[in-house]
Amino acid sequence: MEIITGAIIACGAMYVAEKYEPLETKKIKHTFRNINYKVGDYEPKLIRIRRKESWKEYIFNVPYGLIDDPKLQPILAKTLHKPVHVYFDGKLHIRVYKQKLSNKIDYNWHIADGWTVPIGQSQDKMIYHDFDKIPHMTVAGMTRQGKTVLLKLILAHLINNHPDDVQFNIIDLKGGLEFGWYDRLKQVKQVASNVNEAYALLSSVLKQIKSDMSRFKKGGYTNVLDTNISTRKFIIIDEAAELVPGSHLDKEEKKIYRYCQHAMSEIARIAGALGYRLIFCTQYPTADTLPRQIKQNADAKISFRLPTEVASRVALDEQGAERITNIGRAIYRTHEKHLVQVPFIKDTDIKNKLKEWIVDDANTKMDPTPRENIVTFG
Ligand SMILES: Nc1ncnc2c1ncn2[C@@H]1O[C@H](COP(=O)(O)OP(=O)(O)OP(=O)(O)O)[C@@H](O)[C@H]1O
Repeated sequence: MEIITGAIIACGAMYVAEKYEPLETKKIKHTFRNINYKVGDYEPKLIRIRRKESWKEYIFNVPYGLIDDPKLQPILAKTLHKPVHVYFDGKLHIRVYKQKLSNKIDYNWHIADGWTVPIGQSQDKMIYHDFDKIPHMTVAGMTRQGKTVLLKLILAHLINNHPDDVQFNIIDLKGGLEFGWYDRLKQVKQVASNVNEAYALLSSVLKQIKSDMSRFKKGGYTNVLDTNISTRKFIIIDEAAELVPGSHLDKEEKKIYRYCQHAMSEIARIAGALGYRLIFCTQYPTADTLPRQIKQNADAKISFRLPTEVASRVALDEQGAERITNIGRAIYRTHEKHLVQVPFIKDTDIKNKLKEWIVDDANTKMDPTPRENIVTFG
Protein backbone atom coordinates (compact mmCIF):
# COMPACT_ATOMS: atom_id res chain seq x y z
CA MET A 1 0.00 0.00 0.00
CA GLU A 2 2.80 2.41 1.02
CA ILE A 3 4.65 1.68 -2.21
CA ILE A 4 1.55 2.42 -4.28
CA THR A 5 0.91 5.69 -2.42
CA GLY A 6 4.58 6.71 -2.90
CA ALA A 7 4.37 5.99 -6.63
CA ILE A 8 1.13 8.02 -6.97
CA ILE A 9 2.70 10.99 -5.14
CA ALA A 10 5.85 10.82 -7.32
CA CYS A 11 3.77 10.68 -10.54
CA GLY A 12 1.65 13.57 -9.31
CA ALA A 13 4.73 15.63 -8.49
CA MET A 14 6.15 14.96 -11.97
CA TYR A 15 2.84 15.93 -13.58
CA VAL A 16 2.66 19.18 -11.58
CA ALA A 17 6.33 19.99 -12.27
CA GLU A 18 5.81 19.44 -16.01
CA LYS A 19 2.51 21.33 -16.14
CA TYR A 20 3.83 24.36 -14.28
CA GLU A 21 7.30 24.24 -15.76
CA PRO A 22 8.38 27.75 -16.80
CA LEU A 23 7.76 28.48 -20.46
CA GLU A 24 11.44 29.02 -21.24
CA THR A 25 12.37 25.58 -19.89
CA LYS A 26 9.60 24.02 -21.96
CA LYS A 27 10.74 25.80 -25.09
CA ILE A 28 14.32 24.59 -24.59
CA LYS A 29 13.17 20.99 -24.09
CA HIS A 30 10.85 21.15 -27.10
CA THR A 31 13.68 22.54 -29.20
CA PHE A 32 15.87 19.57 -28.20
CA ARG A 33 13.11 17.22 -29.32
CA ASN A 34 12.39 19.04 -32.56
CA ILE A 35 16.02 19.15 -33.67
CA ASN A 36 16.59 15.61 -32.42
CA TYR A 37 19.23 16.62 -29.88
CA LYS A 38 19.31 13.29 -28.06
CA VAL A 39 20.80 9.80 -28.26
CA GLY A 40 18.18 7.13 -29.01
CA ASP A 41 15.49 7.66 -26.36
CA TYR A 42 17.83 9.47 -23.97
CA GLU A 43 17.24 13.23 -23.84
CA PRO A 44 19.25 15.91 -21.99
CA LYS A 45 18.04 16.21 -18.41
CA LEU A 46 17.72 19.58 -16.65
CA ILE A 47 19.63 19.36 -13.37
CA ARG A 48 19.96 22.97 -12.25
CA ILE A 49 19.03 26.56 -12.97
CA ARG A 50 21.43 29.38 -12.00
CA ARG A 51 20.23 32.97 -11.83
CA LYS A 52 22.13 36.25 -12.01
CA GLU A 53 20.81 39.76 -12.47
CA SER A 54 21.34 39.75 -16.23
CA TRP A 55 20.89 36.05 -17.09
CA LYS A 56 19.45 32.66 -16.26
CA GLU A 57 21.47 29.53 -16.95
CA TYR A 58 19.96 26.10 -17.59
CA ILE A 59 22.35 23.24 -16.88
CA PHE A 60 21.67 19.86 -18.44
CA ASN A 61 23.15 16.41 -18.05
CA VAL A 62 23.45 15.03 -21.55
CA PRO A 63 23.54 11.34 -22.53
CA TYR A 64 26.97 9.88 -23.25
CA GLY A 65 28.00 10.53 -26.82
CA LEU A 66 26.14 13.84 -27.08
CA ILE A 67 28.25 16.98 -27.17
CA ASP A 68 27.40 20.60 -27.87
CA ASP A 69 26.19 21.25 -31.36
CA PRO A 70 27.14 24.57 -33.06
CA LYS A 71 23.56 24.82 -34.35
CA LEU A 72 22.12 24.91 -30.81
CA GLN A 73 23.07 28.48 -29.97
CA PRO A 74 21.56 30.22 -33.05
CA ILE A 75 18.45 28.01 -32.97
CA LEU A 76 17.80 28.65 -29.26
CA ALA A 77 18.46 32.39 -29.66
CA LYS A 78 15.83 32.57 -32.39
CA THR A 79 13.36 30.35 -30.53
CA LEU A 80 13.63 32.30 -27.27
CA HIS A 81 14.06 35.73 -28.94
CA LYS A 82 16.88 36.45 -26.54
CA PRO A 83 20.69 36.36 -26.64
CA VAL A 84 21.88 32.86 -25.74
CA HIS A 85 25.32 31.53 -24.94
CA VAL A 86 25.78 27.76 -25.11
CA TYR A 87 28.86 26.06 -23.71
CA PHE A 88 29.80 22.58 -22.70
CA ASP A 89 32.05 21.45 -19.84
CA GLY A 90 30.82 17.91 -19.40
CA LYS A 91 27.40 19.42 -18.73
CA LEU A 92 25.50 21.51 -21.24
CA HIS A 93 25.04 25.14 -20.17
CA ILE A 94 22.44 27.32 -21.83
CA ARG A 95 22.75 30.89 -20.62
CA VAL A 96 19.81 33.08 -21.60
CA TYR A 97 20.35 36.84 -21.25
CA LYS A 98 17.53 39.21 -20.32
CA GLN A 99 18.73 42.07 -22.53
CA LYS A 100 20.20 42.32 -25.99
CA LEU A 101 23.77 43.61 -26.31
CA SER A 102 23.69 47.35 -26.98
CA ASN A 103 24.28 48.47 -30.58
CA LYS A 104 26.48 51.35 -29.52
CA ILE A 105 28.77 51.83 -26.56
CA ASP A 106 30.76 55.01 -26.12
CA TYR A 107 34.41 54.96 -25.15
CA ASN A 108 35.05 56.96 -21.98
CA TRP A 109 38.82 57.59 -21.83
CA HIS A 110 39.26 55.63 -18.64
CA ILE A 111 42.66 54.68 -17.32
CA ALA A 112 43.26 50.93 -17.52
CA ASP A 113 45.88 48.60 -16.09
CA GLY A 114 49.18 48.00 -17.88
CA TRP A 115 48.93 47.40 -21.61
CA THR A 116 45.26 46.51 -21.64
CA VAL A 117 42.73 47.99 -24.07
CA PRO A 118 38.91 47.78 -23.78
CA ILE A 119 38.15 45.73 -26.86
CA GLY A 120 34.40 45.45 -26.42
CA GLN A 121 31.38 44.99 -24.21
CA SER A 122 30.18 41.38 -24.06
CA GLN A 123 26.85 40.28 -22.60
CA ASP A 124 28.58 39.94 -19.21
CA LYS A 125 31.33 42.55 -18.97
CA MET A 126 33.85 44.77 -20.71
CA ILE A 127 36.47 42.56 -22.35
CA TYR A 128 40.05 43.84 -22.26
CA HIS A 129 42.88 42.80 -24.51
CA ASP A 130 46.25 42.70 -22.76
CA PHE A 131 49.07 43.34 -25.24
CA ASP A 132 51.64 42.13 -22.70
CA LYS A 133 49.92 38.76 -22.47
CA ILE A 134 49.09 38.41 -26.17
CA PRO A 135 51.41 40.61 -28.22
CA HIS A 136 49.99 40.26 -31.73
CA MET A 137 46.47 40.61 -33.08
CA THR A 138 44.74 40.14 -36.42
CA VAL A 139 41.67 42.18 -37.32
CA ALA A 140 39.32 41.20 -40.14
CA GLY A 141 36.04 42.60 -41.39
CA MET A 142 34.23 43.78 -44.45
CA THR A 143 34.27 47.41 -45.43
CA ARG A 144 32.51 49.93 -43.10
CA GLN A 145 32.12 47.45 -40.23
CA GLY A 146 34.38 49.17 -37.69
CA LYS A 147 38.02 48.16 -38.22
CA THR A 148 39.38 51.71 -38.45
CA VAL A 149 37.38 52.80 -35.40
CA LEU A 150 38.90 49.87 -33.47
CA LEU A 151 42.45 50.73 -34.62
CA LYS A 152 42.00 54.36 -33.60
CA LEU A 153 40.49 53.30 -30.27
CA ILE A 154 43.57 51.16 -29.53
CA LEU A 155 45.90 53.97 -30.56
CA ALA A 156 44.04 56.70 -28.63
CA HIS A 157 43.64 54.57 -25.51
CA LEU A 158 47.31 53.59 -25.43
CA ILE A 159 48.58 57.12 -26.05
CA ASN A 160 46.29 58.43 -23.29
CA ASN A 161 47.47 55.70 -20.90
CA HIS A 162 51.17 55.58 -21.85
CA PRO A 163 52.07 58.91 -23.48
CA ASP A 164 55.78 58.50 -22.74
CA ASP A 165 56.13 54.78 -23.42
CA VAL A 166 54.15 53.89 -26.51
CA GLN A 167 55.34 54.16 -30.06
CA PHE A 168 53.40 53.54 -33.26
CA ASN A 169 54.56 52.67 -36.77
CA ILE A 170 51.53 52.77 -39.05
CA ILE A 171 51.11 51.40 -42.54
CA ASP A 172 47.94 53.02 -43.84
CA LEU A 173 47.46 51.72 -47.36
CA LYS A 174 44.10 53.41 -47.79
CA GLY A 175 46.07 56.35 -49.18
CA GLY A 176 47.15 57.63 -45.76
CA LEU A 177 43.71 59.22 -45.39
CA GLU A 178 42.84 57.73 -42.03
CA PHE A 179 46.12 58.19 -40.17
CA GLY A 180 47.68 61.23 -41.89
CA TRP A 181 46.81 63.56 -38.98
CA TYR A 182 48.23 61.08 -36.44
CA ASP A 183 51.67 61.32 -38.05
CA ARG A 184 52.04 64.66 -36.21
CA LEU A 185 51.88 63.04 -32.77
CA LYS A 186 55.00 62.52 -30.71
CA GLN A 187 54.12 58.85 -30.18
CA VAL A 188 53.65 58.10 -33.90
CA LYS A 189 57.06 57.44 -35.31
CA GLN A 190 56.04 57.13 -38.94
CA VAL A 191 53.04 56.63 -41.19
CA ALA A 192 53.56 54.89 -44.53
CA SER A 193 50.86 55.46 -47.11
CA ASN A 194 52.10 53.50 -50.12
CA VAL A 195 54.01 50.29 -50.74
CA ASN A 196 57.41 51.95 -51.10
CA GLU A 197 56.96 53.79 -47.82
CA ALA A 198 55.74 50.54 -46.23
CA TYR A 199 58.96 48.89 -47.42
CA ALA A 200 61.03 51.69 -45.86
CA LEU A 201 59.06 51.55 -42.60
CA LEU A 202 59.28 47.77 -42.30
CA SER A 203 63.01 47.73 -43.09
CA SER A 204 63.64 50.35 -40.41
CA VAL A 205 61.58 48.30 -37.92
CA LEU A 206 63.48 45.11 -38.80
CA LYS A 207 66.76 46.98 -38.29
CA GLN A 208 65.59 48.10 -34.83
CA ILE A 209 64.52 44.56 -34.01
CA LYS A 210 67.96 43.20 -34.92
CA SER A 211 69.70 45.78 -32.78
CA ASP A 212 67.26 45.17 -29.87
CA MET A 213 67.87 41.46 -30.21
CA SER A 214 71.61 41.82 -29.84
CA ARG A 215 71.07 44.12 -26.80
CA PHE A 216 68.82 41.47 -25.26
CA LYS A 217 71.38 38.75 -25.96
CA LYS A 218 74.15 40.79 -24.36
CA GLY A 219 71.99 41.42 -21.29
CA GLY A 220 70.96 37.76 -21.12
CA TYR A 221 67.26 38.65 -21.43
CA THR A 222 64.69 36.58 -23.25
CA ASN A 223 61.60 38.72 -22.79
CA VAL A 224 60.88 42.44 -22.42
CA LEU A 225 58.64 41.57 -19.45
CA ASP A 226 61.77 40.52 -17.53
CA THR A 227 63.48 43.85 -18.14
CA ASN A 228 62.87 47.42 -16.98
CA ILE A 229 62.11 48.49 -20.56
CA SER A 230 58.79 50.31 -20.40
CA THR A 231 58.40 51.10 -24.12
CA ARG A 232 56.14 49.05 -26.37
CA LYS A 233 56.36 49.49 -30.13
CA PHE A 234 53.19 48.92 -32.13
CA ILE A 235 53.13 48.21 -35.84
CA ILE A 236 49.67 48.70 -37.36
CA ILE A 237 49.04 47.41 -40.88
CA ASP A 238 45.85 48.55 -42.59
CA GLU A 239 45.10 47.19 -45.30
CA ALA A 240 47.34 44.10 -45.52
CA ALA A 241 45.84 42.91 -48.84
CA GLU A 242 47.62 45.85 -50.48
CA LEU A 243 50.94 44.22 -49.65
CA VAL A 244 50.20 40.98 -51.53
CA PRO A 245 52.26 40.81 -54.73
CA GLY A 246 49.86 40.73 -57.69
CA SER A 247 50.60 38.88 -60.94
CA HIS A 248 50.62 42.20 -62.88
CA LEU A 249 53.79 43.40 -61.10
CA ASP A 250 57.26 43.15 -62.64
CA LYS A 251 60.10 41.28 -60.99
CA GLU A 252 61.60 44.28 -59.17
CA GLU A 253 58.22 45.40 -57.83
CA LYS A 254 57.45 41.89 -56.63
CA LYS A 255 60.70 41.94 -54.63
CA ILE A 256 59.43 44.93 -52.62
CA TYR A 257 56.13 43.22 -51.84
CA ARG A 258 57.89 39.96 -50.92
CA TYR A 259 60.21 41.84 -48.59
CA CYS A 260 57.17 43.41 -46.87
CA GLN A 261 55.59 39.96 -46.46
CA HIS A 262 58.85 38.61 -45.03
CA ALA A 263 59.24 41.57 -42.64
CA MET A 264 55.66 41.28 -41.30
CA SER A 265 56.15 37.55 -40.68
CA GLU A 266 59.46 38.21 -38.91
CA ILE A 267 57.84 40.79 -36.63
CA ALA A 268 55.11 38.28 -35.73
CA ARG A 269 57.59 35.44 -35.28
CA ILE A 270 60.42 36.98 -33.26
CA ALA A 271 59.63 40.51 -32.10
CA GLY A 272 56.90 39.96 -29.47
CA ALA A 273 59.43 39.05 -26.80
CA LEU A 274 61.35 42.26 -27.58
CA GLY A 275 58.33 44.49 -26.95
CA TYR A 276 56.96 44.84 -30.51
CA ARG A 277 53.22 44.41 -31.02
CA LEU A 278 51.73 43.73 -34.46
CA ILE A 279 48.14 44.64 -35.35
CA PHE A 280 47.42 43.19 -38.75
CA CYS A 281 44.23 44.27 -40.45
CA THR A 282 42.45 43.05 -43.58
CA GLN A 283 39.07 43.25 -45.28
CA TYR A 284 39.70 40.07 -47.25
CA PRO A 285 41.01 37.22 -45.07
CA THR A 286 42.45 34.57 -47.41
CA ALA A 287 45.56 32.39 -47.29
CA ASP A 288 47.37 35.13 -49.30
CA THR A 289 46.29 38.20 -47.34
CA LEU A 290 46.63 36.57 -43.92
CA PRO A 291 49.89 34.58 -44.12
CA ARG A 292 50.19 31.42 -42.01
CA GLN A 293 53.20 32.71 -40.07
CA ILE A 294 51.27 35.80 -38.93
CA LYS A 295 48.10 33.90 -38.10
CA GLN A 296 49.98 31.31 -36.06
CA ASN A 297 51.77 33.96 -34.03
CA ALA A 298 48.80 36.23 -33.45
CA ASP A 299 46.95 34.61 -30.58
CA ALA A 300 44.25 37.25 -30.56
CA LYS A 301 41.90 37.34 -33.52
CA ILE A 302 39.13 39.86 -33.97
CA SER A 303 36.59 39.73 -36.72
CA PHE A 304 33.77 42.04 -37.66
CA ARG A 305 31.19 40.86 -40.20
CA LEU A 306 32.64 38.82 -43.06
CA PRO A 307 30.88 37.82 -46.28
CA THR A 308 31.22 34.04 -45.99
CA GLU A 309 31.77 31.20 -43.57
CA VAL A 310 35.01 30.41 -45.44
CA ALA A 311 36.34 33.92 -44.72
CA SER A 312 35.31 33.52 -41.07
CA ARG A 313 37.25 30.25 -40.84
CA VAL A 314 40.35 31.96 -42.24
CA ALA A 315 40.05 34.90 -39.84
CA LEU A 316 38.96 33.10 -36.67
CA ASP A 317 39.48 29.38 -37.39
CA GLU A 318 35.74 28.96 -37.05
CA GLN A 319 32.45 30.07 -38.50
CA GLY A 320 30.39 32.87 -36.99
CA ALA A 321 31.63 36.20 -38.37
CA GLU A 322 29.35 35.76 -41.41
CA ARG A 323 26.34 35.90 -39.05
CA ILE A 324 27.24 39.22 -37.37
CA THR A 325 24.64 41.84 -38.23
CA ASN A 326 25.59 45.05 -36.39
CA ILE A 327 28.27 47.58 -37.18
CA GLY A 328 30.95 47.62 -34.48
CA ARG A 329 29.97 44.08 -33.38
CA ALA A 330 32.86 41.60 -33.44
CA ILE A 331 34.03 38.19 -32.33
CA TYR A 332 37.16 38.43 -30.18
CA ARG A 333 38.96 35.12 -30.01
CA THR A 334 41.91 34.11 -27.83
CA HIS A 335 41.81 30.86 -25.85
CA GLU A 336 38.29 32.08 -25.14
CA LYS A 337 35.69 33.54 -27.46
CA HIS A 338 33.48 36.59 -26.88
CA LEU A 339 30.91 38.39 -28.96
CA VAL A 340 31.47 42.08 -28.23
CA GLN A 341 30.35 45.56 -29.18
CA VAL A 342 33.50 47.60 -29.73
CA PRO A 343 33.43 50.97 -27.92
CA PHE A 344 32.83 53.78 -30.37
CA ILE A 345 35.05 56.82 -30.49
CA LYS A 346 34.77 59.79 -32.85
CA ASP A 347 37.78 60.93 -34.82
CA THR A 348 37.15 64.53 -33.72
CA ASP A 349 37.15 63.49 -30.01
CA ILE A 350 40.47 61.71 -30.45
CA LYS A 351 42.00 64.70 -32.19
CA ASN A 352 40.75 67.00 -29.47
CA LYS A 353 42.14 64.83 -26.69
CA LEU A 354 45.49 64.00 -28.32
CA LYS A 355 46.31 67.40 -29.80
CA GLU A 356 48.55 68.16 -26.83
CA TRP A 357 50.96 65.57 -28.24
CA ILE A 358 51.39 67.21 -31.65
CA VAL A 359 55.02 67.98 -32.41
CA ASP A 360 56.02 70.07 -35.39
CA ASP A 361 59.63 69.00 -35.50
CA ALA A 362 59.98 65.28 -36.34
CA ASN A 363 63.22 65.19 -34.35
CA THR A 364 61.30 65.80 -31.13
CA LYS A 365 59.31 62.59 -31.63
CA MET A 366 60.00 59.60 -29.43
CA ASP A 367 62.95 57.68 -30.83
CA PRO A 368 63.16 59.63 -34.14
CA THR A 369 63.99 57.57 -37.25
CA PRO A 370 67.66 57.93 -38.24
CA ARG A 371 67.80 59.28 -41.81
CA GLU A 372 69.91 56.36 -43.07
CA ASN A 373 67.02 53.99 -42.28
CA ILE A 374 64.74 55.66 -44.76
CA VAL A 375 64.88 53.86 -48.09
CA THR A 376 62.75 54.94 -51.01
CA PHE A 377 62.11 53.36 -54.36
CA GLY A 378 60.97 54.66 -57.68
N1 LIG B 1 32.17 50.37 -32.64
C1 LIG B 1 31.28 51.05 -33.37
N2 LIG B 1 30.08 51.37 -32.84
C2 LIG B 1 29.16 52.04 -33.58
N3 LIG B 1 29.36 52.46 -34.85
C3 LIG B 1 30.54 52.18 -35.43
C4 LIG B 1 31.56 51.45 -34.72
N4 LIG B 1 32.62 51.31 -35.53
C5 LIG B 1 32.29 51.90 -36.70
N5 LIG B 1 31.06 52.44 -36.64
C6 LIG B 1 30.37 53.20 -37.73
O1 LIG B 1 30.73 52.61 -38.97
C7 LIG B 1 31.44 53.54 -39.80
C8 LIG B 1 32.54 52.80 -40.55
O2 LIG B 1 33.51 52.33 -39.64
P1 LIG B 1 35.05 52.17 -40.05
O3 LIG B 1 35.54 53.39 -40.72
O4 LIG B 1 35.78 51.77 -38.81
O5 LIG B 1 34.95 50.99 -41.10
P2 LIG B 1 36.10 50.07 -41.69
O6 LIG B 1 35.77 48.67 -41.30
O7 LIG B 1 37.45 50.57 -41.32
O8 LIG B 1 35.84 50.25 -43.25
P3 LIG B 1 36.90 50.23 -44.46
O9 LIG B 1 37.55 48.89 -44.44
O10 LIG B 1 36.03 50.47 -45.66
O11 LIG B 1 37.84 51.36 -44.20
C9 LIG B 1 31.94 54.61 -38.83
O12 LIG B 1 32.08 55.86 -39.47
C10 LIG B 1 30.87 54.63 -37.76
O13 LIG B 1 29.79 55.48 -38.16
